[in-house]
Amino acid sequence: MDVDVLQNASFLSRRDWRILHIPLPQLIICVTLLPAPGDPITGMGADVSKCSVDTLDNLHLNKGKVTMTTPRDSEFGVADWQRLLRSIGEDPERQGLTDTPNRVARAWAHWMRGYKQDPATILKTFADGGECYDELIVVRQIPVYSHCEHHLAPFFGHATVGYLPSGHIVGLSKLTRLVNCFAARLQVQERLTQQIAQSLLEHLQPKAVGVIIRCRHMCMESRGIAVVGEETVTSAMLGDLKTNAAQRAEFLALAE
Ligand SMILES: Nc1nc2c(ncn2[C@@H]2O[C@H](COP(=O)(O)OP(=O)(O)OP(=O)(O)O)[C@@H](O)[C@H]2O)c(=O)[nH]1
Ligand SMILES: [Zn+2]
Repeated sequence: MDVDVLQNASFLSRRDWRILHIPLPQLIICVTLLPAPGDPITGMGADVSKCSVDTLDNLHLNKGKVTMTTPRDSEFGVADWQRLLRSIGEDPERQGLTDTPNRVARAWAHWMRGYKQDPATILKTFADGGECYDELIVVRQIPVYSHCEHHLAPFFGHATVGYLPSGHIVGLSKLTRLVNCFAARLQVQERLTQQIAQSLLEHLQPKAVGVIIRCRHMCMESRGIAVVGEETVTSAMLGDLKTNAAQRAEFLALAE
């Protein structure tokens, strides 16, 4: 293995480091202090033999610069995704897969970003005269992308979210942001529907809230029962929409 190959590598496995250790001492990093979990370390030096096995698994080499990160307990790191690839019979070192662990880690961070979002922050109300509005406000065709908690498989479709304000309104985009916030977590469609409705009720105190979600579940289409194109419809009606039949009929008509 020559220097160029190593300098172009973005990740070195434990096996690579044994090779690297002997002929290329100028690239071996010195670890004298154990870093706090998640802290990056950069440097050049010697004595990789002091590194623990886990530490060696997290050494990175990029354009001649060696960096190391230790995984936080909650992190599913590159080595974990490589293990997953091996477990399905793949070679994580083959050309098409070398960047896959990092790519997949970024993708999952995006798909699960909702755990870091706070509905209260999203649902900031504003006073601009619209607070006198006392009819239903309905946003339809809000895209839903989520993952079922049973199989980690995608389910996706559209949501309709409406409310009957009582002195507080929010920016229309915030209804879409609220859907995204709960959809970007592991879900069942029923809970997703209720969480959106409950959150609106809690933070806006409107007279009524209605949420309807229509989704296709990949866990039901690509495997299992294997029926393509079925749509699951769930709804949550709170406040006046639960008790007032005329109000409910109006919401359903607007939602169509
Ligand atoms: N209620 C509900 N069920 C869901 C949702 N997403 C997936 N499921 C179902 O979760 C169930 C899990 O059932 P299990 O019997 O534990 O798992 P399984 O053997 O993989 O089930 P099959 O999919 O029928 O093969 C399946 O019936 C899925 O269709 C959802 O959003 N809501
Ligand atoms: Zn599923």
